[in-house]
Amino acid sequence: MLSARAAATAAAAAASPLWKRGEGGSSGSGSGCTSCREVRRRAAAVRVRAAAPRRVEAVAMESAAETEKEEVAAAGGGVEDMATEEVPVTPWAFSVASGYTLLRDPHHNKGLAFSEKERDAHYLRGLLPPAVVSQDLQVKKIMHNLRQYSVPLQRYMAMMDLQERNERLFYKLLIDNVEELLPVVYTPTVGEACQKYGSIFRQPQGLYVSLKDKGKVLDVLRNWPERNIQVIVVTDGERILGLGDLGCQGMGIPVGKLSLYTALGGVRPSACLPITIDVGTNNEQLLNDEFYIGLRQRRATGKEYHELMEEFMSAVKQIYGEKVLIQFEDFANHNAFDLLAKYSKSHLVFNDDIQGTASVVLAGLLSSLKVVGGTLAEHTYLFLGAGEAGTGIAELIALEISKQTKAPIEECRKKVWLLDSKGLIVNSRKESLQAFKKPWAHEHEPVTTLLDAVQSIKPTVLIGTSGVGKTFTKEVIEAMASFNERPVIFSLSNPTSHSECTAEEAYNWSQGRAVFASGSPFDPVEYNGKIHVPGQSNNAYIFPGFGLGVVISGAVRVHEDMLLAASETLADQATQENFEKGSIFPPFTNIRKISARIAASVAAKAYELGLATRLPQPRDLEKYAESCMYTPVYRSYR
Ligand SMILES: O=C([O-])CC(=O)C(=O)O
Ligand SMILES: [Mg+2]
Repeated sequence: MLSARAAATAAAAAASPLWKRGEGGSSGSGSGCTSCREVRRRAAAVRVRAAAPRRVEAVAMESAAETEKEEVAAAGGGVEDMATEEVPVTPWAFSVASGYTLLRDPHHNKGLAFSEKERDAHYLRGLLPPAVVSQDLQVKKIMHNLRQYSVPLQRYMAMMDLQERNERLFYKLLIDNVEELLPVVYTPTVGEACQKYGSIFRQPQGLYVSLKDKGKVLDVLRNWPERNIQVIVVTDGERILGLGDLGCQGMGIPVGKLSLYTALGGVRPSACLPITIDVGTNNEQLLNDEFYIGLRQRRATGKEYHELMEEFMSAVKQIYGEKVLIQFEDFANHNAFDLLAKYSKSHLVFNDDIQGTASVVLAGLLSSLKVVGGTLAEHTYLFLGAGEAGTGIAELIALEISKQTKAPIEECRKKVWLLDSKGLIVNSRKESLQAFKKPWAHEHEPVTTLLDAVQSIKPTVLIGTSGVGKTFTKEVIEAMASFNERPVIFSLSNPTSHSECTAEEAYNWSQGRAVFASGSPFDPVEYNGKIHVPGQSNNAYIFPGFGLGVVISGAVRVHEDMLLAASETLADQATQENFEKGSIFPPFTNIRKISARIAASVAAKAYELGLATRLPQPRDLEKYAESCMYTPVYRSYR
């Protein structure tokens, strides 16, 4: 069989006016080269960049419709956007991925779903048992097998194995069973996977950039086999969920986030690049763990750290251009704010823990209002935890209040109170506060405990972003329920063991009156004969659609109004039926539709703000977003 994705691309090239005009960026070869003519003549081909050990790109001829769809998807993230840097290699060469190699290529392998004709055409006879099965039957079988595992980490490992064996089947499984599998490939199981990543490591799933690579980061990035990258998720592993410093083993997080970019947001897998920056770890246990996969040294800080980050950020721009979205994930507070502030001026950056979490929580609050009444400005907010999530959410609430009331942002911030490990953030502490906490220092006498703060501030909304489990005690929730008919309680810290309280505790201690949401998933709870389905206020609702919107509009910067647009759109997706069940979020089963809507509103805002570069603006952005979304059904290799 003809080899890879390039074949898809090559086939698309034949049809695309862009490519025909030779405007197709790295296609380089244009339509006139002998090889391309050969591709069209044989209606299938593979291209390989011969020099570097790039993966053989195979493509068999697909149906015209399929090819066209891929082409649109590519354009959405854009054929013409492909990196154009010159790679010092010999000219394009063509080869054929077939037989045994094809079965081991996760991007094209279909396992038993290869048809009789494909088996003949691609030298697969005898390499597979005779049965030919559908993709749906494969999904059914794997779900059956997965459910045999009682240990979540075993399910995680089985899913990772599948991703490395058969990518399309992995995504089909995830999309078709999203509610069941999200907790497996993502929070909370991914947290345990990171803790044990050294022991379970089999195949690199992303790129590692370590201090050893200083001065050579560009070369490291060039080793990645894909060129047309649209989204990078990068961590330095210092604050993985609420689990702390997991060093290089934080890689599970970018890998998991990007699986969701594809499954929930429809960004093509080949356009996603997980990266871990390894500057060491201060986690003694890992430093002494013989299976640890990272640099065995304490974390570099200051100049050494920032030089590596700077080299990395420049290299990304040099290779992938300025329209690649760089999502910062799970950096510690002390770097997260600085990196976001510094690079948001020069790069397309988004911090999921500050901005993504803020956007989903604001959506949750906007839909809570439909249950508890009042406007956003009429409520009082108290946070336990004043880090990335706490201050990020607080700021987005203040921005939305300011947008709705036209009051100055400083005034709106006064509706929001934060409590950190030293107590309530008040004016008398201002001198000693870190910069990102200062806007939240209001006039109040010092208060040290959460219970005292609740009793004194009398919030209508209590939000946990502390990273510390079990901190919403019975007394705290009872206090909230004593002066609120419907107390809004969000315990957002991840994974489950770090949640400020469980769903059951929130409902039991508030006599079933809490409007509850959590960062990690909780099962439905029965209280007094009524089933409450807790909503999951996790940034997974936002970043896949947000990223898709950025990609399809060719946005060059992230603007806070784009976050507000995402929140408002998500809030509109929760229905009366969801509210009656107790959830303020729609179920994840509808997430691809929701992501397309979020993408459309984010893209619309980018156009409005003059930040979008993909022109002309598509007339129907939601339809356009949907048409750009990757679907994992098998292609036919005829
Ligand atoms: O990964 C998640 O589930 C949410 C998140 O960003 C975090 O907790 O850091
Ligand atoms: Mg995170």
